[in-house]
Order: sequence, then C-alpha cells, then structure tokens
Amino acid sequence: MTDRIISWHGNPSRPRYRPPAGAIDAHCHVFGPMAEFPFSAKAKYLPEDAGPDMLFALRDHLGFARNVIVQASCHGTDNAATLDAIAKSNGKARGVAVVNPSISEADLAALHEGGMRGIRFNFLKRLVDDAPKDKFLDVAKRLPKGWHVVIYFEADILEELRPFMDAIPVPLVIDHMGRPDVTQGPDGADMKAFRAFLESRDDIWFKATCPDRLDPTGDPWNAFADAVAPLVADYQDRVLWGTDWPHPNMQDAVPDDGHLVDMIPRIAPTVELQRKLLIDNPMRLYWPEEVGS
Ligand SMILES: O=C(O)/C=C(\CC(=O)C(=O)O)C(=O)O
Repeated sequence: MTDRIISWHGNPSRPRYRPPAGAIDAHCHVFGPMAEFPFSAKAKYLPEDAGPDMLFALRDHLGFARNVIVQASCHGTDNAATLDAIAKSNGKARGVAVVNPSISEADLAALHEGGMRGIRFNFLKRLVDDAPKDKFLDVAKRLPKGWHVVIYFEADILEELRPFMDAIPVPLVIDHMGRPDVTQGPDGADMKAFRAFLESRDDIWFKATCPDRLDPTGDPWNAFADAVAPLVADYQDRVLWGTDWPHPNMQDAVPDDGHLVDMIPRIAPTVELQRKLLIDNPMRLYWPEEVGS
C-alpha cells in the first residue's frame, strides 16, 4: 500500500437545508495527521490527512454544532488521533473508540475521560482481519457506565450476528442500518429483517446514514430517501444522522457533503423529526449529562 487516497470533496456545496441550532453530526472520522498519528500497520486503506481543523471547518460550513467522531479502521486500536480531535473541539465532540478487547478497566476509564462514550465492533472483512465475537462480548460486559456498542456489518450477516448482538448487555447502535439494499424499497427483504431486529429490543439505535454508500442510483439518492424515510418515522427516538466525512474508501464516488445534508428533510420531513434526529437522540447517547431526565 503506497498511494494515499483522498475520499472527500474539496469544495462541498453549502446545503439548502439548514440544520437546527445545536445539530450533531453523529458519524464522522479523522485521519491523522499521519506525521503525528501514524496509521495502523494493518490498515486496509491509507488516506491523506483529514484532521480536526478540516472536520471542524466542515462542521461550521454545513451548519452543525457538534461531532461524534468514530475511530476509523485505518487507525486500528490506537485512539490517539480521535482523542486529539475530541480534545481540540472545546467540548463540541465526543467519540467512539476501537479497542483491543483485553483493554484494562483503567484504560477504558481514560478513554471515558478523553470523551469516548462507546466502542465499535467492525465486521466488514474488507476493513478488518478478524472480529472475535467471544472477546468482543467480554469487553462489552466491562464498559464504563452509560456506554454503548456500535456495530458495523452488512445485511447478509445480520441473522448470523443475532445471538452475539442479543447477548450484548448495553445499547447497540447500528452503523448505516446494517447496509441494507435500499433499491429493494422500504418493504424489501433487507429492511424487513432490520425492522424485525429493531423490534427485538428497544435499546437498538441506528444511523440513517450513507446514501452515497448504499444507493447505487447516485446523487440525489432517491432510492435511499424512499427506503429510509419510513424507518426514521417509525423509530424516531432511536435514530442518528451523520455525514460519514471523510468518507473512507469512497475515493471513486466522493459525495458532496452539502447534498448529504440535503437528504435530512427527505428522511425526516418535520421539524420535530429533525430535532429528534439531529439533537435529542444524539444528546441522549453522547451528552446525557446535559439532558434533563
Ligand atoms: O466508517 C464508515 O462509515 C465506513 C467505512 C470505513 C470504516 O468503517 C472504517 O474505516 O472504520 C467503509 O465502509 O469503508
């Protein structure tokens, strides 16, 4: 692996839709900078630097107030780059870590101190070499209070993962809805299976994210809007939204982040739905101390 890739738009448009004050981009990443935070030896892609300054400039450009930064696989289990970005955010970012399952309680506590509020289990074979379910389950049982587990998988392994996910004793957040085939429509087999999974527990959350990854019809991603809007309406108290910037591995079909933001009113057409999606729900998971209960 030699060439470093650029998977993000150099000049994203300003969205027509303006998010409400306090809106949270609840799925994004940082890459490096590599000189300070080298990529993992096991990384499956080697990106150019996309550090906190770029992320926060995009946040302001798109009209968001806060970020949830998810540790990307290219940084392995060294969360230093993500922690650095959180530290530079003036309290406007929190994060999701990727950890070695044998991590100590003291190191988990240090991640909490650094702004992490969950860990991510990645089951995409093209991104990680192995995903040991027994070890994942062990660490999921040892998380700091209030944390959740983010899981990234593709629709074809949802059923296979069910016993493992059922055994996780903290809330689950499913990245990109488990990557359904949105061209099947809102009642397609993938969406039906995902809905059945959501029905099995009331503490399974999901991200209504990544039209660019999930919709082969391309921008403006009409299949995504059609398939996802009913899911957001039906599970409006457990859905999150994010840009997915800097769009790891999307170098051949880089999305315009302004257009991604313009998807929001198409999947959440009312002011109330938008407030839940962009503020109330992510605040409950990532800044619960600011939410009156
Ligand atoms: O982060 C995403 O949204 C998607 C990714 C990359 C990724 O997960 C990672 O590098 O950890 C993908 O599908 O290539």
